[in-house]
Amino acid sequence: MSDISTEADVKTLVDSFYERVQQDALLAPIFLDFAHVDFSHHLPQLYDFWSGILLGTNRYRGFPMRKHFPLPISLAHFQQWLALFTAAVDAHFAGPTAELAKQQAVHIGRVFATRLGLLQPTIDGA
Ligand code: HEM
Repeated sequence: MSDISTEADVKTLVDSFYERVQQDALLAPIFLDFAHVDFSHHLPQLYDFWSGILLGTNRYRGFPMRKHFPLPISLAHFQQWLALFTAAVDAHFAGPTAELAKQQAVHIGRVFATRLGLLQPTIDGA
């Protein structure tokens, strides 16, 4: 299995993750019934977001946290989000950048969950 190294790889990862999300009993209702996400708009945002983190590109211009404040989500949603993201990485890729993707998902998930008041802030941000 190869590592994540091209834009096509980032797209494979994001598409694979969202296929899982759309079939998930906990997460699908948030994306589909609550937020009515337009995937033709959302997926390119996510390609740019993860391409920035994993390939060092600089296209993403959003403020992702803002989109999450209104969502009716708990820690269980974050745990499931992370489980599906990790499964999507492991289904397709192995190597240092694949590991970075999983680490960053944990890190950003923790920051979002803390800002939503679902986790206690810690002094080292960990
Ligand atoms: C409980 C977990 C999560 C749920 C249910 C969730 C759900 C959503 C929803 C509904 C949107 C709005 C899409 C739209 O209306 O266009 C969104 C946007 C987004 N999410 Fe999440 N999310 C979660 C966690 C995360 C995490 C941990 C990350 C990053 C690692 C992330 C990254 C993003 C990004 C980059 C956007 C796009 C913001 C933009 O349009 O600029 N999300 N998410």
